Amino acid sequence: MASRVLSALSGLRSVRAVPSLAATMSTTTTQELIPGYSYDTLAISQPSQHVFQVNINRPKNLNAMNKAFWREIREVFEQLGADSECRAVVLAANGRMFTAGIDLSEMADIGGMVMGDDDVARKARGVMPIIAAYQASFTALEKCPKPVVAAVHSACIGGGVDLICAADIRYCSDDAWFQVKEVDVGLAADVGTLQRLPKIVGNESLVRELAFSARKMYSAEALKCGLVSRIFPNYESLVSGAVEIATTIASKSPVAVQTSKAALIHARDHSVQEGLDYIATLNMMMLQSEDLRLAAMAAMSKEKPTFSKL
Ligand SMILES: CCC/C=C/C=C/C(=O)SCCNC(=O)CCNC(=O)[C@H](O)C(C)(C)COP(=O)(O)OP(=O)(O)OC[C@H]1O[C@@H](n2cnc3c(N)ncnc32)[C@H](O)[C@@H]1OP(=O)(O)O
Repeated sequence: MASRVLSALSGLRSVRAVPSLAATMSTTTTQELIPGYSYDTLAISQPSQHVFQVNINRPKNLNAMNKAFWREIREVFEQLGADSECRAVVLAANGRMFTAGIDLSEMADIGGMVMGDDDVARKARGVMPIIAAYQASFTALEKCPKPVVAAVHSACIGGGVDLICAADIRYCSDDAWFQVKEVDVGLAADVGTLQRLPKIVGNESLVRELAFSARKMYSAEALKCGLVSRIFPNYESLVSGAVEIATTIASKSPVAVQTSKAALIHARDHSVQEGLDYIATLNMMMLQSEDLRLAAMAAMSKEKPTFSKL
């Protein structure tokens, strides 16, 4: 059973995502899709130079996270991580909500993992890599060397919170709400919320309240607690604000930005001294890059630097 679910997660074919007008409703910006980025559940566009936009694209299902999505979100962030044309990523969603969380119509498959005659140890051994595969789907955002800006509108439920916790920057629209809903479907959230959210908001009491009760948290509270750093009045201003900061990031030295991301993630998980040692080791190499010279010269001459691809 375990191998069947794993192969279902990894074996689905991609087809090019073309958002239909009726399906995407008003919360869809014009997206010219990028050759080589063909996904079934995601629409990929390039809104500005070196900035790629990944939109969750199952609007009829409120962007519920089906098996293809879990596979593709990992693939796209691995692809973007390796694409030297990409320097920053905006993660948004088509349709009336950011995401309704895991696709409940596929929850039976998760229950099915523990059916059968094997004893508990053998079933558990089979389930472990499946959970790890789900976790890797969102850790891919963190492992992607390029900064990821999540732009959340309306509902961000269950797996949606896990997903955006792995982003670097989170913005939302005024109508956004967040719900750590896993307890309502009989689960302890196991794909990142319980590990990353406490470090994002720095408030264990609040995180436990949200995780144990599954209560909704609205945009104003999300801003106050630090889950998001900006609120925009509507979807259009949200996406354009996310693209704007991503464009600013993409104009900087990719060596400096990507080393900063690696250092910040490392610092979150290590002591100050370990973090200092880590950045010193990275900068032993990175300070030798031509970006340093180019950026310094541009600062002196007040000109815009052009950095080589990384
Ligand atoms: C190892 C696994 C790790 C991952 C764990 C993740 C866990 C989670 O994500 S827990 C959270 C699961 N999600 C939910 O419980 C949300 C369920 N949905 C709702 O509560 C409501 O649909 C919602 C409040 C989001 C919207 O309500 P509204 O009245 O505006 O719309 P609906 O008529 O209910 O829905 C419209 C169509 O979307 C389908 N849909 C909604 N949510 C899901 C979902 N999570 N999975 C699959 N499909 C979903 C809904 O059935 C409607 O479809 P249709 O009837 O065909 O129009």
